[in-house]
Amino acid sequence: MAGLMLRNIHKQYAKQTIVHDLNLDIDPGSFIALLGPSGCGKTTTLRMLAGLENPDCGIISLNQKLLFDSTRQTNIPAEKRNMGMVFQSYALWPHMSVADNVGYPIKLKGIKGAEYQKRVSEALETVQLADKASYSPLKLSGGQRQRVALARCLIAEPSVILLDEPLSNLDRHLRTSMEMTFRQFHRRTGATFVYVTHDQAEAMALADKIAVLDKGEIVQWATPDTIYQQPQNQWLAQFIGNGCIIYTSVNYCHQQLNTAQLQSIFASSTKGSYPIVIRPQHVHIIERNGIKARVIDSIFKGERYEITLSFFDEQVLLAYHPLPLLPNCIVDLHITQAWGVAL
Ligand SMILES: Nc1ncnc2c1ncn2[C@@H]1O[C@H](COP(=O)(O)OP(=O)(O)OP(=O)(O)O)[C@@H](O)[C@H]1O
Repeated sequence: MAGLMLRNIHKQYAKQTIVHDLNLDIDPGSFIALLGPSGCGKTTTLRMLAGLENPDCGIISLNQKLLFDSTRQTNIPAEKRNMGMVFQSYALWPHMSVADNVGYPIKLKGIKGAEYQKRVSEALETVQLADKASYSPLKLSGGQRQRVALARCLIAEPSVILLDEPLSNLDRHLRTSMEMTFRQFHRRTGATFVYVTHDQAEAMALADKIAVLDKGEIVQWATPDTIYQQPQNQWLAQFIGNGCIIYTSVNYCHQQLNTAQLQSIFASSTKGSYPIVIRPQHVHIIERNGIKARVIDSIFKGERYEITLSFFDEQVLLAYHPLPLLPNCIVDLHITQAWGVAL
């Protein structure tokens, strides 16, 4: 299936490698996220896709059409790539009305009259801002401004929409409702969405597939579920979710561990050097005959308490429990599963 393809993309700034040998195949119409900590190269990758930055070497193609090829000196300019961009700062013209902001890209293409009016109205209706057409963007809330930016992006009917941390200026409540807006948009437009974020919850909620980047390299490229359940390495296991790492003396790398295996690991008192990740929802506090642990702290999390536990050798584990537990008391645990990760 054709789509967006990146091959051996490499980018350096002042001798510092920012993106290293990046390879990705993005299916047409999919919603993917580039996720990673600050400075890992997400925005640089997005800007190379958009044609705003040139890779030092590599190939980028869209539906088998070459956009960039360092060996053939091919470089299609940004405005001819049929891609739209939505940024964290909405980049709206304050002196133009909402409708004029939205219509700007098609005005540049020479579309006017009834066709122009129709497309602007449709775009505004899609973002549910038809009643704000004559407003200045300055009179809109952050969420509404981002919806104007989205409408302005969609009006040009791009086949790829690149979004760079578009929700990071919004409060938590608004972010959740905008996540829903993005999902609906994606379904409605059929465009390919590439979404840059450092927020793992946002990436998990939105994307069909996530490329997790660290120091300019892809650590894992998989569905949110796989990344959560089967993280590639110790760094990713700690970056995603709030699992705890326990070190065992047997190497279980990329294996699922069951209750019996976990019982035998905790029964032997030897701390090893091979990491496994245990998620709090797999740690149950039971009445007796379980794995012994000492309570360090109980933190109220609304619908439940997060209990921090420690073992004889000071390894730490989290569990969820309906009630707080007294520090230093000894509890019994039943651990249902864990995942072995690479170091
Ligand atoms: N034009 C530039 N010149 C020099 N260095 C740059 C340039 N653009 C980015 N960098 C550096 O490249 C690295 C990656 O930047 P990039 O913006 O791609 O990271 P990011 O993962 O998007 O981070 P953030 O989440 O903080 O935006 C950073 O160390 C940054 O300082």
